[in-house]
Amino acid sequence: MSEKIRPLIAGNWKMNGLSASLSEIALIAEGADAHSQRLDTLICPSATLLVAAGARTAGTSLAIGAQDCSSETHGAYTGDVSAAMVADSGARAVIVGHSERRQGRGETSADVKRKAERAVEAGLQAIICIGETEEEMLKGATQDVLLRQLQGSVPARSKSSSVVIAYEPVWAIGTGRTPSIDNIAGLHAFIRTSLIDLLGEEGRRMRILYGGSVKPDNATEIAGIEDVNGALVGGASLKASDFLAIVKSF
Ligand SMILES: O=C(CO)COP(=O)(O)O
Repeated sequence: MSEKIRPLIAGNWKMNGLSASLSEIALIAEGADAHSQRLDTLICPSATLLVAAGARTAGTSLAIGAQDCSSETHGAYTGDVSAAMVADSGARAVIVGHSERRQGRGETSADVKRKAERAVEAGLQAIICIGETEEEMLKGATQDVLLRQLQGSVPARSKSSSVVIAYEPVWAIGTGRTPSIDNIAGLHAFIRTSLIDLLGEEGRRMRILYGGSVKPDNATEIAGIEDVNGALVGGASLKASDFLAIVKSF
């Protein structure tokens, strides 16, 4: 029997939101406080909003995170943001290896592992995303893909306190389509077993989030699945009322 793992509900704002959206973050912080005994909440806005979002949520239980960081520590990498800079902004976490970066920006699992290592060195929680494309799913290659991504992207000796896995089927992101509850359950169980093989006891305690079209109307069912330890929410995290409805479901 697995022990109870404290859920994390994280919002990925992607390339959305200007300073006017900080009021939405303030609303999320206000609402999230009522659930802070039971779970952790995190919003990841654009890098330009990290400092202001941190200031707006100071003293609340809502943490702020970034959506990416460099695989290098510092230097001549124009336009990149290092993990130390993310931490210096007041953020506490960073998403790495999102499929929009693996697919859209050509990031490999080796890149993602280096980013996760930099993040943890900087004192951030690394949220490492994995997930199969529709083509891979239809070929029946989902487990192979997930195992390869886990083996390639998760740093050796990762700790459950500083690394979180987010399983996001690429075909479920922003599409309104989700795998069946049985499929999510089976794949999270597979990820759990794989993490235990890779990391031992830490793998047993590591949070595994589900992401991909999580909405207020499917969150309760998803939250009830064993080995689903929270959610990584895209579109529905932009509106405080939707995000908070998802938070309530866990
Ligand atoms: O990519 C996602 C979160 O990282 C999921 O996005 P949606 O919730 O919009 O499908």
